Amino acid sequence: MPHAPTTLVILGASGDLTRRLLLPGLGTLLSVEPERAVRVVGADRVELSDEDWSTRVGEAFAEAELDEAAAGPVVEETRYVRTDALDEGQLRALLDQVEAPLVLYFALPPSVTVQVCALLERIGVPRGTRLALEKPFGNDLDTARELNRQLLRVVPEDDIFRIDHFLGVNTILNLVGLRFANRLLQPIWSRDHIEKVEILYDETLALEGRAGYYDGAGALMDMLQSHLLQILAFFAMEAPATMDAKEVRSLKAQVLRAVHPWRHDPVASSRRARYTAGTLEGREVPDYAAEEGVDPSRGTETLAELVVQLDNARWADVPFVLRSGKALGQARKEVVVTFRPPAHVPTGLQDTDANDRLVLELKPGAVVLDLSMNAEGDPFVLEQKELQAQLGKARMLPYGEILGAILDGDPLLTIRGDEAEELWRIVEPVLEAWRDGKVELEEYAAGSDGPEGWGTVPG
Ligand SMILES: NC(=O)C1=CN([C@@H]2O[C@H](COP(=O)(O)OP(=O)(O)OC[C@H]3O[C@@H](n4cnc5c(N)ncnc54)[C@H](OP(=O)(O)O)[C@@H]3O)[C@@H](O)[C@H]2O)C=CC1
Ligand SMILES: O=C1O[C@H](COP(=O)(O)O)[C@@H](O)[C@H](O)[C@H]1O
Repeated sequence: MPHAPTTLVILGASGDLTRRLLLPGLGTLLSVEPERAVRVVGADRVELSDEDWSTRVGEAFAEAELDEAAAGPVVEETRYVRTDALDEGQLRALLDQVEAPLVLYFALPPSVTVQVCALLERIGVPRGTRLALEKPFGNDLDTARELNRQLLRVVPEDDIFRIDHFLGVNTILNLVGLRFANRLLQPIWSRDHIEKVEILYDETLALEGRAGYYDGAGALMDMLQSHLLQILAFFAMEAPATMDAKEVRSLKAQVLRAVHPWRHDPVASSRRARYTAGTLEGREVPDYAAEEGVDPSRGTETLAELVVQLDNARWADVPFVLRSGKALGQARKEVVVTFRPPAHVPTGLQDTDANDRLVLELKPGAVVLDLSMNAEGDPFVLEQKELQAQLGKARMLPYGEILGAILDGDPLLTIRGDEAEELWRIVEPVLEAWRDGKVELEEYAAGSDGPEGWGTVPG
């Protein structure tokens, strides 16, 4: 059965997200599911002809290697409507000329999104309209709550899709299969067997011209408060009975409610740093503070670490180290699970003294298990051996998975309102401590491994 045609209205159609992620994502969705009936309408305040716009859509689809047969009808039918989304008359006119059912995708600066939502409260939207929003969802707990209330005055919660593209990443979704679809890991997934969990997303990318957004956010808000806590939620949640959105999102929210800075001490549990000039992959990277658009007095961090604890029976006293940063010498995007030592190693075997570890490499995808065993040479001397599985290429880009779910009206791969609030609740004490200057802003040279001594769990 073909899906009913849906109109995807992209507000902010001329922006970076639309060009680099959204349209190529849609292209990969259509290449896997060419029978999908979707009309695309671009809206932005810049003057563009229908032809210019359809060329952009066509180029993005070509980038996604979508074949002509699937791309053609969407590219031919797509339209562009010049719209200042903050002008009530123009917004009304846009909504009047697009055919329901609608997905309104806010690819706008977040402050503009909030104002457009206020207009939509007055204008109203056709019944069944879905709203797709990009992070950040508010700037703090209060504004996140206010945004949630405002959105609910426009559409019901099930029609609000708060995007976190990590939820469309196959290696992250693999956490669910890895944990719950075999007999091996599920019984040992708790404080009884796991000593420490590290969720790391070190990037070699530097600022890449994104000062306008990034300098107001920093690594903690950009990555930890959103993506890394979502990974944590999948890692630590209880077993879902089904992959139904209500079930999975409730279990994720339950975990997030238990998360707090380690020992409830936001100062000792967090670290922040900013990169200085350095050489990275053969190119010179300027000092972050000297980049165009950066206000050095803001003290924005480009590397953040936060150790959290989960106040529940399964995870009590297990430190979860979350770290992400930019301009690091080596990309390291992985979840590292360190197991407790065995209760007893037979006397007569020479132990390795190394803990067993499970490493989930997120990009490219792999699962690596470091296990102590009798390996080669002297059979009484134990060694660590690596068991490894490479995960195949994803069938589509993360934005393709997410758009597919939104077009189906399935909120599984998006964030529920209460989750969005919890994410802010967790980091707020840390942000406050940083604002009050209680945690030093350290420095590291671009291309280095970051400052010394990170990754240790405070006593
Ligand atoms: N870019 C990225 O890699 C990612 C972005 N995001 C999120 O996506 C959203 C968009 O970001 P991004 O694409 O980078 O931002 P951009 O500034 O590149 O794009 C926003 C677009 O919205 C347009 N716009 C601004 N005001 C209005 C208005 N009143 N009416 C109509 N159009 C308007 C802008 O036009 P003009 O240029 O004239 O201002 C611009 O074309 C943000 O929430 C961001 O956090 C999330 C993940 C990744
Ligand atoms: O949302 C964001 O994510 C990217 C990292 O995700 P990836 O899928 O591109 O690896 C990060 O670089 C960016 O700063 C952040 O806004």
